[in-house]
Amino acid sequence: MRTAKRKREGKKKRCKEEVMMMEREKEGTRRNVRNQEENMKADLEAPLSTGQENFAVRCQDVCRSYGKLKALSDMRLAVPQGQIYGLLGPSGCGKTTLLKCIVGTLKISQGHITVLGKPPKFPGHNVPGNKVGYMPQKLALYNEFTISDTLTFFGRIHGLTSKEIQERMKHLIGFLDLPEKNSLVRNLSGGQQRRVSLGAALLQNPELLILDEPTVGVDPVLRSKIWHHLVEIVKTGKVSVIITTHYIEEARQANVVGLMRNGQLLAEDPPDAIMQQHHSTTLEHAFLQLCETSENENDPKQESSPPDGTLEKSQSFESGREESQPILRVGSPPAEKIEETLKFSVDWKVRARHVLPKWRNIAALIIKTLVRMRRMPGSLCFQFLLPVIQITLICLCVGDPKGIQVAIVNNETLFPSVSKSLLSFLDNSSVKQVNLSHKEAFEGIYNGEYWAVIGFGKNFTSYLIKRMIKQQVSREIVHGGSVHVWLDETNQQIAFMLQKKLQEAFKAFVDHKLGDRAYQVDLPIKFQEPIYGSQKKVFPAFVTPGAALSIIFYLAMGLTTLSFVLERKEGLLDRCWVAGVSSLETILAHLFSQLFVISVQIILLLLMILLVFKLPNEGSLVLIIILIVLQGVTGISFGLVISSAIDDEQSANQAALGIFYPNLILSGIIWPVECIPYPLRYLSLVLPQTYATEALRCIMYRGWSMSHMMVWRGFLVSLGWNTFFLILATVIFKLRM
Ligand SMILES: Nc1ncnc2c1ncn2[C@@H]1O[C@H](COP(=O)(O)OP(=O)(O)OP(=O)(O)O)[C@@H](O)[C@H]1O
Repeated sequence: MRTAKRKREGKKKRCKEEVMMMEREKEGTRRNVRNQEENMKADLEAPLSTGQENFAVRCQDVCRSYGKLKALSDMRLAVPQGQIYGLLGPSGCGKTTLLKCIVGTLKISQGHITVLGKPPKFPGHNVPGNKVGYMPQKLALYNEFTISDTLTFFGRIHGLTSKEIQERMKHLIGFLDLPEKNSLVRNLSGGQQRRVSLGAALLQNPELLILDEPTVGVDPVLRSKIWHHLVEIVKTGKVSVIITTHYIEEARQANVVGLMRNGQLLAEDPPDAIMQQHHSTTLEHAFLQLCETSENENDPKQESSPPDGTLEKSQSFESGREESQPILRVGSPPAEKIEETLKFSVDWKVRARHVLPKWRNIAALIIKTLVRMRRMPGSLCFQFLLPVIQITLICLCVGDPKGIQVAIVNNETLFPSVSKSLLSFLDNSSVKQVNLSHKEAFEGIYNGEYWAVIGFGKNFTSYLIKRMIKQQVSREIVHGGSVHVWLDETNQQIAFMLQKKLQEAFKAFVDHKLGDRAYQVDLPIKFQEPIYGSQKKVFPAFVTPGAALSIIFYLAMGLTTLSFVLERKEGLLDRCWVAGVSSLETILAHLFSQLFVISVQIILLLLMILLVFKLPNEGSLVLIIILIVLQGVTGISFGLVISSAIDDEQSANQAALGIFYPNLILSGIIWPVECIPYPLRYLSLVLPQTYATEALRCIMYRGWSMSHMMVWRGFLVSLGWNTFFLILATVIFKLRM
């Protein structure tokens, strides 16, 4: 009881002190803001307000949620210019989220942030850009790169010259005690990799360094060296540092520490002041006390029933104080006052320059992709060869069945017999004849050993001759003079082929036996020469155009999805964006490098289709290439949609697989669209590959040009899907930021 009373009294005392201090601070800050307002009146359009010049970063009432989870709530923070700000807090309290909001890779749902005087992403401000050096918590390094590649890549994005990059690289390798510059990142130890990551953040001597746990996995000697370096660089007064760490004690070297908990700032003060306030000898202890205090404040039991009424004042302070206002505060004036100072204007030229892609960044990203491709020859071969392997397999494996076992039941004893002669005209490569008794043949077909039983009656030859020469014959003669065929129709292609081969064999037999008089037994239906297409390779010719389009589409989609999902998961996209690369530049660079891959794929594909397998092409090769490229680009933009909506590669793979099979069937690639029942046919017709496949078939086999609706419709639909996917990806991406 006595301890509880003592605790309550201690708490009351602290609260009173805090109230007085807050009042003093508020008075001070009011004065500051009045001064700022006066200064601002002088030049409302000035890039920096007087008050803000003293702060590298200001966050006011910042809120950010992930769904229902509030990661930051009414967060206020002020990082003084030219100082080290240690951001401390338990795991999951929102430190990384806050840093991402500061560097502009996450949008805030409420509040204001200024970084080096302007909001993040302000046109022409270079935040994100070379004013900020960001070391994310994840490694965010390309494993296939060497140390030199890594620093050169970020150097190029920051616009450093080769000489500057080499000089900085030499310095950083020495300072961070890194191995030889040609060492591959994937072969480095965890600590070495973190140091490379730190090196990339320090590379361009940024004005603001944001380091998310840079000392994790780093040995104590190097840790103290890193802190020493940070202390040295801020001495110039031009560089400010925000650093998060789990090693609370090392943050004593910071000028100011901010203690975070549950998305709010509990305190923001110089480390010594915090320790003094809490009569602690360690920062860790002071932090624990702060957490306890904050827990008690949030605990309804503790707040209820003041025993003597003396707590009323402090309670009214608690309720009057904004929820996340630090218990101890320095510096930052109230939000509503600062809001007024955040008025910036920007020239339209600067705005346009900000939106337009920079070729320097695109070139750096393309070089990065090419270097990675060179370092992964297996993956490159896979990308180049997979389409050609698939199309080769289609051309080889799709077509007439071969070596089909057929049971022959020939009851004719006559020699020479017409039945034997007729069977000799049956295509031997497609049909393998096995002579059997009636019983064996039917047992075999029921057991699945044969695809058909072909039977000849005892008097087949005489009945057939009678049937041919007599004008009127009995039903028995027609029956006895016919070839009887029992088919296993479970495989439609084989059944079709057997029917066709038997008809061809009969025609060849009649031609052979009757010569010029063969026309007398012709069917009254005459199939003339086809207008388009040929009798040869009918099925491969049907499947190949759609297959080529879908292979290019899916590979482009898969590679794009995988690349973006992995890069985002590993923090590489964020890192590049903080370095100043825009999402448009990332997409354009990916498009250009992917176009290179698609071009090689198309060349190999067409060589195989047209020269090796000799599929007919009556139309323009240029149109064929443009249509396939368009489908590749549609695949890329669809990949962007998937990667903008999905965060992990497993779900992305599932999405891609889930779409693949329905699309293959519904797009009329392996089976005609005309077989699709009607409500579903409408869906089929709007899919990206249905009209494109039809257009490619029309170009290749009918020799049609863009003047035909069936051709230009394929191009138009591909372009339409492209635009739709790009807009959709941008919208999803913006919504999820
Ligand atoms: N992309 C996300 N989607 C949903 N929730 C998220 C996401 N990123 C972070 N969170 C949640 O937001 C909260 C704050 O996360 P954050 O990564 O900012 O914490 P942190 O203080 O940096 O933690 P640590 O020190 O462990 O890195 C956590 O509860 C986390 O689970």
